[in-house]
Amino acid sequence: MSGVWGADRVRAAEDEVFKRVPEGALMRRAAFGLANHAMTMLAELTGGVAGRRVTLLVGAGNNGGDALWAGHFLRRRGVAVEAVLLSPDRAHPAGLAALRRSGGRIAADHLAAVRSADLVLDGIVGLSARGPLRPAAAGLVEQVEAPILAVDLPSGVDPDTGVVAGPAVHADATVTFGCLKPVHVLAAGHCGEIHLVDIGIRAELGEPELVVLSDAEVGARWPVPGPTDDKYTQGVTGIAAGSAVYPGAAVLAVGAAIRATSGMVRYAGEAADPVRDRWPEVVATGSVTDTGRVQSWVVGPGLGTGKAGAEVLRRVLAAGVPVCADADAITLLAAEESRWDDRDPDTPMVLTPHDREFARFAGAVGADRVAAARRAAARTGAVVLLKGHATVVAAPDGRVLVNPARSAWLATAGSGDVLAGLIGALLASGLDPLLAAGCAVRAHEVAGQLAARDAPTSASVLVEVLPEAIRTLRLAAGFR
Ligand SMILES: NC(=O)C1=CN([C@@H]2O[C@H](COP(=O)(O)OP(=O)(O)OC[C@H]3O[C@@H](n4cnc5c(N)ncnc54)[C@H](O)[C@@H]3O)[C@@H](O)[C@H]2O)[C@@H](O)CC1
Ligand SMILES: Nc1ncnc2c1ncn2[C@@H]1O[C@H](COP(=O)(O)OP(=O)(O)O)[C@@H](O)[C@H]1O
Ligand SMILES: [K+]
Repeated sequence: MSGVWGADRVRAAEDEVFKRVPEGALMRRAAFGLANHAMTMLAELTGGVAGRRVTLLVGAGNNGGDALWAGHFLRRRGVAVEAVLLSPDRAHPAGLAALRRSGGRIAADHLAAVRSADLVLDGIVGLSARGPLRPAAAGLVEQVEAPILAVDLPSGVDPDTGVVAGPAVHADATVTFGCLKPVHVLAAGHCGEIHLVDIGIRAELGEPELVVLSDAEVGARWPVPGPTDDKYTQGVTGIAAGSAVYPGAAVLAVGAAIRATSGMVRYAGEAADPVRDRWPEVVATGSVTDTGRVQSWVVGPGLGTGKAGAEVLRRVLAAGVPVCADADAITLLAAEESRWDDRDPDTPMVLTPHDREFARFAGAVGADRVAAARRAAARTGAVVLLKGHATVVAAPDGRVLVNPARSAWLATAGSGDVLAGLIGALLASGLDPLLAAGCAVRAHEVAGQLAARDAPTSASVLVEVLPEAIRTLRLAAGFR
């Protein structure tokens, strides 16, 4: 598990640590780690470091201070270092003095310094950044051809929301200090490879604000049968999805549930024939009332938003088992407030909206996706899984998981139906709903990578590779 802490919490922890460490110690620790990563990058890029040139982009605050101190450590190891001071009057005084002492130069010609660099350190802004890069910095960043190593975070990206509202640094790597911040998981694409340097603030940080589940943690939790299990004891998943018009959604969601766990899947709906044809192991019936007992329901994919769909939703909500409500089920809930009343408030529910579906029941997502998901979860009493490149999963009690996507291959039609089936299967197995949603998202993502292997893929292929994805996760957890 990786914890993630927002800017306010990091600052508060640093303030605590300042009380017991000498002035400037934290910054030197941070900068030393930063310089080490810069050395590694230089060596990898150019085959050696002697005579190589590093240019520092230095802003007005401590982020610039880190860059200046790192420049000092790099100078001591024989690297040529030039600093571009974007606010010369406000450059960190101690960092500037250290750089000068070790023979670093202050660039007179900013453009030439940027163009001649083998590596550029982005120390423009860090945790106190607000808004995109300002024009002078943006103009210089545009001219960079060398790889960029971001100090703490890529400048121009909002530290707490990951929002990129204008020009911003696109880093090849980021060295961050003390802990991961939301930007690293919500805008991972701007950060490149992320390295964490320990500066000794972990104890002061407290409980993380966001959590990223690792492959190993997901693999360790994935339900598999034990010696005393049979098909019923592992949990039976019910799928109420699909219609005469959209049978495919049912086929995909059922397939995902079948492949996710070993127990049993029941299907209820108008697509019983195509579902049975594709998945002979499913017990398929025409309606929710004819279906035998299940330990969870998935409702919504391809269901339709008319009267028939609304009736299916009503019956599923009244069934008293955990529910994953996706797609048309969300639209139906959003359309009539009274439909929420059919739900037993003590029964876990996972809602899986994309942004447009989210807007229908909880208002526009806005810039702060974590806050939006948290708000919706608290209001509905359900786990809210907000889909996207970074998927945010919020529980009503305030816990939040984030899954930063490693690729965008999942942006394909029907991929959400597969995710819903996965969540349903994990809910049926008895996993806590937040974890069921979080583990499903991770498996979905791994399946996306396996399915695509660098070429476009489709939802059907996702279903095919699910066992391989789960095997990958279990291998990461040490199961052979
Ligand atoms: N306090 C410490 O001793 C430590 C601080 N650390 C570093 O300090 C950073 C935070 O430093 P600060 O709080 O001084 O602030 P920053 O360096 O993030 O920002 C400094 C100033 O930049 C200006 N600014 C904000 N947004 C801007 C924009 N979009 N374009 C241009 N200028 C903008 C503001 O005037 C702001 O006060 C961290 O990210 C980390 O790199 C680390 O060295 C760890 C220890
Ligand atoms: N750009 C992207 N990068 C990574 N994942 C994405 C991206 N766009 C969508 N996804 C993922 O793909 C899935 C799409 O689900 P959804 O929008 O419900 O599609 P559908 O309705 O076609 O099944 C979600 O899991 C979402 O997180
Ligand atoms: K930065």
